[in-house]
Amino acid sequence: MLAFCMSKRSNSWRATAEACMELIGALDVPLRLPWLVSALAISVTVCYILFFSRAGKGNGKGLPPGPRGWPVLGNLPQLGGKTHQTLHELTKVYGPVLRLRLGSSVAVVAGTAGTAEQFLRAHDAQFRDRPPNSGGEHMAYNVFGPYGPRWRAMRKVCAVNLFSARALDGLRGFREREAALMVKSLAAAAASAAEPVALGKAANVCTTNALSRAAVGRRVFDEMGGSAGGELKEIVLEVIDVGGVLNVGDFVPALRWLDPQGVVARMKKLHRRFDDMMNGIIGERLQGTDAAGEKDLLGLLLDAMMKEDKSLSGGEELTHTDIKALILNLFVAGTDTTSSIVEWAMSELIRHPDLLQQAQEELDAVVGRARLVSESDMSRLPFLTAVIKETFRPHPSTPLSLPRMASEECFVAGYRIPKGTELVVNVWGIARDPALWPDPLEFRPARFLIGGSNSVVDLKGSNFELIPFGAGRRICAGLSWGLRIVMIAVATLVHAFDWKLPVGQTPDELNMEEALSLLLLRAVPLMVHPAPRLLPSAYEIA
Ligand code: HEM
Repeated sequence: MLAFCMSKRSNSWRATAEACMELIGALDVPLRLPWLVSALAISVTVCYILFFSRAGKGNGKGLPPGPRGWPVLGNLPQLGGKTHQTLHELTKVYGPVLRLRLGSSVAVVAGTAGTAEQFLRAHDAQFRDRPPNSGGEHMAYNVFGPYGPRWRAMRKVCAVNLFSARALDGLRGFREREAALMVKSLAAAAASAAEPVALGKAANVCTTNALSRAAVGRRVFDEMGGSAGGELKEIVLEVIDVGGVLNVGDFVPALRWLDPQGVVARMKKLHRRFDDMMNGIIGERLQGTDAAGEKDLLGLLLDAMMKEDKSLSGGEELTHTDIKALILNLFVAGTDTTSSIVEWAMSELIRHPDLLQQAQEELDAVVGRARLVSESDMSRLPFLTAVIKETFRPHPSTPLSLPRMASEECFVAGYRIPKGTELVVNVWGIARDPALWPDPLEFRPARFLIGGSNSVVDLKGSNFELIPFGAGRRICAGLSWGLRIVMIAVATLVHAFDWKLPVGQTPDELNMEEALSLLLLRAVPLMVHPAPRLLPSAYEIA
């Protein structure tokens, strides 16, 4: 998911390499003439030599060191499906700033908290752009790519209307309602079925619906994950899916015109469908025939646009296209990122029954057993807050953050970083540095409690040892929404149910492998049996 609007592509380089290899294989050139074989061999050798003179340890040009790569593809084939893990290992070999060639692009990887801070704080102004990519261009209206007035207007619109403390409080009902509906469907499943439920799916229904109601006043799914939003659901799911596909043409420009995977065609088609659908929704809203409430983002922005009120958008004029662009980008960036964290948090708690019990005891003491937890309880749940922080540490939704690009040449950590170089920050690797995190592989929420080893660390981009939302001027625009929806979803699940694994599985053997994916998803979905633990009246949800 996520991806194109903000170019998540760097996270799945292996897919690019594999696609290139397949393409090369598919060409099936009949090499019958010996001279042709010789010519090919000589060309490859020359390319290889030329390439080696530009990469590797001793580049002699003040550039960071890095592993040697292949002609044309560069280091793409070496990165593996779990790129963050490979880069973590490479950082141990080449040091905290590492240089890679990815097809025709050059990237540097910041592998430690210190270097991340240098790039994202000291040199934030030079790394305020994101590299161009086909998703942004053909599908996501290119608003969260280049730094400039349009980007500023979009950030301002989000910050004021959706993510300010006041707006978040105003939209609290949507989040709590979706959490309650998740409880309702899980309680129904617990009463009726011997089958375990897929908890990540339930969490995704909750986070997607909450965002969708806040953005366009409609739900995407019904409680059981079926379609409530008809075309909206179809399009949102397709948008998320296409966002996860890596386009070879982004790395190997010579292949761009071929569109070998058909991704660009899919993006263009989907863009038209989304655009048409949004035009329909906007039309209904303007004619007053839409049943949705006034308080959603769409209503606010249309109102501002009609009144030519530029205060919501930092003085920039708002257009229909801006509104559609913003909504599409929010869906892409704010759904799977949040539900994946909920699934990892619940996996860790189920794997550590003592921690689950501690969190439940805290919730019982603050909330009791007669009602569901609400957002107003959160400030009195320090242990649960620590569980959430500790989940973001080993399981950040975007393990390599989102790429940035140097807008001018600069010098970082003593290395020359040429203009146009892409920046990748290994958030996942940094949060496992034993110098910063005692026993980094242990899931230990207490490290964030008063007196714990990392008690002062928060998630908001000022402590570079933990930056799951990035840092600097391009820090995640939806951070505050993301934290609130994750907190209410996890608190509700922990409070409302006891959790059992399917017969034959034990907590200490729970599979915690990561999938080969753009986002840090579980390789195996978490399947569990919920057992209600509150008074029956707490589950009476209309
Ligand atoms: C757990 C949840 C989330 C995580 C871990 C996450 C992570 C990130 C990261 C790492 C970045 C790049 C930051 C950088 O370059 O320094 C980002 C950007 C962004 N995120 Fe999130 N995100 C989450 C949820 C959300 C939500 C809920 C929304 C909106 C509803 C959202 C909207 C965005 C947008 C629009 C950007 C692009 C910002 C820009 O380029 O200026 N994110 N996110």
